[in-house]
Amino acid sequence: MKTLKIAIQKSGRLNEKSVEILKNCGLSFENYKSSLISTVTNFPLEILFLRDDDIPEYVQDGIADLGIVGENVIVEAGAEVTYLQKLGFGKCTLKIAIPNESRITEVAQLEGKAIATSYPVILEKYLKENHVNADIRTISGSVEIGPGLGLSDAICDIVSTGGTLKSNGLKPFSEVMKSEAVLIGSKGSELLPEVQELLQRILSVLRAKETKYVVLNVAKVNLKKVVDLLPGVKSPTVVPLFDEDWVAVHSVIAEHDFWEKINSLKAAGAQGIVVMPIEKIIA
Ligand SMILES: Nc1ncnc2c1ncn2[C@@H]1O[C@H](COP(=O)(O)OP(=O)(O)OP(=O)(O)O)[C@@H](O)[C@H]1O
Ligand SMILES: O=P(O)(O)OC[C@H]1O[C@H](OP(=O)(O)OP(=O)(O)O)[C@H](O)[C@@H]1O
Ligand SMILES: [Mg+2]
Repeated sequence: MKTLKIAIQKSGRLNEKSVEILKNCGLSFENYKSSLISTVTNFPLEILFLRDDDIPEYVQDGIADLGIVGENVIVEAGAEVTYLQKLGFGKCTLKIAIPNESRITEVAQLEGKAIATSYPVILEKYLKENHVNADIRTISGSVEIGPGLGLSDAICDIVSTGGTLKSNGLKPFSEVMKSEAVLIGSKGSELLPEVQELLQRILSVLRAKETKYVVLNVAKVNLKKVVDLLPGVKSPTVVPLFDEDWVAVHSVIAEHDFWEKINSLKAAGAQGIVVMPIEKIIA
């Protein structure tokens, strides 16, 4: 078996969730401390702990077969890699923001203005698409202080809660790109059986995250109404109870409409509803 290499962020916003998803796939390894490389003891895999900016290129060049990194970093690097799976964390939006007092209302009004950013490639493409010529000032961090220091008229940076913009007297103005953490592979890596095995494990962890396991009791007279509300993986499991007029129903329900579903189940006669997290769903 080939020993794969996967590059993940050494420290920062994506580190913890990247480690978590790999551990949830059943992989045993020492987390990053002083060593920048860790060997998985129960799968042919080595984990490289890197600065996130370096990950796309490592994967493009095949030094790492796989990587977990934000889409924003991949697009900025212009790396030629294969997108294998969105991972549902590190969600943020790259936005242009302007000082609260600014009178700019349209993208065209950025013409001739100075915009500070750590994402010059993405910003340049966005401005070009909008037929705007602006002066892009590339800085590596703390971009939000640019306008306050007189460095720029606007900024282009990552926004999540909007708290950083607010505390720097800025307001969001236009959306440049949405991003989340993704699993990437070097070209052709998706054909390797080891990559397919790891991808299948990741998918089963992601599917489990989107669902909950539910057990409930219902009188037989109401069973049809309750079962019609429950998709299950195939169909719900129905188990007899000591009281012959009642049954227990086991099923999975989606996280996204969880409370609506629970309320409908109660209205249909479900009682004693117990909800449990699911670790993995194997397709
Ligand atoms: N506020 C946020 N909310 C959600 N996701 C974010 C946020 N800020 C950044 N991200 C995502 O997390 C990634 C890593 O962010 P982080 O701030 O840790 O990067 P960094 O400081 O460049 O790290 P490194 O030291 O590895 O270069 C970003 O590229 C982006 O995809
Ligand atoms: O909208 P918010 O929720 O406030 O998040 C946005 C901030 O988060 C990121 O920085 P981070 O806190 O990771 O610091 P860093 O850029 O110095 O690493 C980003 O660069 C913004 O400054
Ligand atoms: Mg970085």
